[in-house]
Amino acid sequence: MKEFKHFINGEYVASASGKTFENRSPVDNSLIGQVHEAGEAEVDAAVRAAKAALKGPWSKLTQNQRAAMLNKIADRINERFDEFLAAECLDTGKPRSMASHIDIPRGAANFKEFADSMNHPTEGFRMDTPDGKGAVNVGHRTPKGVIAVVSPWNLPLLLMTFKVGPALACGNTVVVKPSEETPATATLLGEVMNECGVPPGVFNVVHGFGPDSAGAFLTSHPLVDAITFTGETRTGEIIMKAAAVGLRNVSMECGGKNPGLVFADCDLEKAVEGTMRSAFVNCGQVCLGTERVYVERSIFDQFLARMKEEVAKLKLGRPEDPDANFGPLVSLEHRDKVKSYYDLAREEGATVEIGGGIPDMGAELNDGAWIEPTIWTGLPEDARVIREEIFGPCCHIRPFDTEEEAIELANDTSYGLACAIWTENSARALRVAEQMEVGLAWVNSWFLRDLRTSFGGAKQSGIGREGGVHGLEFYTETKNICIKL
Ligand SMILES: NC(=O)C1=CN([C@@H]2O[C@H](COP(=O)(O)OP(=O)(O)OC[C@H]3O[C@@H](n4cnc5c(N)ncnc54)[C@H](O)[C@@H]3O)[C@@H](O)[C@H]2O)C=CC1
Ligand SMILES: O=C(O)/C=C/C=C(\O)C(=O)O
Repeated sequence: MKEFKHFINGEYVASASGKTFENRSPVDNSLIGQVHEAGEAEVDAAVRAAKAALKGPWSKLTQNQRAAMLNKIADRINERFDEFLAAECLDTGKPRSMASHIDIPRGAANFKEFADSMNHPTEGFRMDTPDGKGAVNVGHRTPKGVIAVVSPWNLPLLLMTFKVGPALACGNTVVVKPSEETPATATLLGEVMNECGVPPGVFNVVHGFGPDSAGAFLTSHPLVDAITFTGETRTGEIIMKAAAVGLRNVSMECGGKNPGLVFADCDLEKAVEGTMRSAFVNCGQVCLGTERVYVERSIFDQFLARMKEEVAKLKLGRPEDPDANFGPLVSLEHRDKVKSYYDLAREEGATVEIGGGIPDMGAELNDGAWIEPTIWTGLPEDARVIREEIFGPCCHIRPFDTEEEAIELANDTSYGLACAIWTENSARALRVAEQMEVGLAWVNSWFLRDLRTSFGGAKQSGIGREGGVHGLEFYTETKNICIKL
């Protein structure tokens, strides 16, 4: 039986209250271990350790020394690849084949890439003054301070390190609150930090839930200087309210109801392959995933038929099954939520093209959070299934007649995270991409990520951009020093 403790000031500590909660496998609902739930005392200890570390040996490191340390962390994750992989797959149930290509390598890359790209550029402006002697302005960047990292369960290591990597590269210290569903890889990362000589207090982890628990205690702690969050939009709103006290900065990467636009001039097989991944990889639990697909009428039937063929080939199975490419949802609670949308789709008048239920996985797995990959057609655009983020392996496919109609349908949502456009006409691709109300537009691809690019959403999908130098704005404070000559 595993025991997941907090990682505070370089040490693993239990909760003083003795309070723990269960961590269960979504594959078969077996007990993985007990997780310590942080109270205000543990969160306070973690934040104070992070605050103190800002003035310790960490602050004396040069940019190059810090970058070297981050590179070492990346190398160490890769050396301990199998342990991270096992931990991530145990918590999430996702196929090893997926986590070994996406989650763990990206977890390491998030340290390596940002180690080198977050060099603080100094801006300079010379100005005239009435006495003719002039002045020089120097924009000087300093770390923002203690960063609270509140992260979700769908890509636990990847999404947490996408924040921790640049935060540390800029010289901040962090307190991470991983999702209660997936405590393992954040806990393991504490060991790596110690092995790499990261000073105590620079990286801290507190476990627990959101409201009245670790998440709320952390985001309302007065010594936290900024909060970076990935998760549901409603949770983002609550965290923003907490951040308003003391005027702390927030970076929010929230939900999506992302469209795919498939034009008749696309390469059909590429469009099918990409849409399949965007709707079904990670059991549909990707904020960038496509839940609404709009297809030009002349290829609608052909596209739908090919999608159904591919869905029928998905192989459900345990993470370690080399043939499996489709795992369970993260929890029974989330399965209930997704299943409720499957039922709602029928009530709202959908045609269930494939899937729509809970599969029979056999006696060993039937207690797990399994759900069928599902395609619907025939829903009106005001159906809740079309408007609300489901975060499961499902999509609705609908025909369109003109480019203008496709753009209008795609943009008719309160979210604005991502879209995927499938066309071989590059003028059309750019024209459509420019009109999409999103932070990320992919053309003939999906989830193709260059960490130097901006990442974030428009409308209710988020606030701010991270990635590349964009993170500098969030993770540093700029001070203008004006020197009169
Ligand atoms: N990447 C994304 O956009 C994600 C979206 N979701 C969406 O959110 C839905 C619910 O999933 P949850 O894990 O419950 O997402 P959530 O937004 O509730 O949780 C994300 C993180 O925020 C924390 N949290 C929750 N309430 C908090 C509060 N009041 N103060 C501080 N921290 C708080 C959680 O403990 C977790 O670490 C999913 O069904 C899905 O639709 C979930 C995970 C990732
Ligand atoms: O590549 C990234 O940095 C992030 C990818 C996915 C998400 O943000 C998500 O699913 O939440």
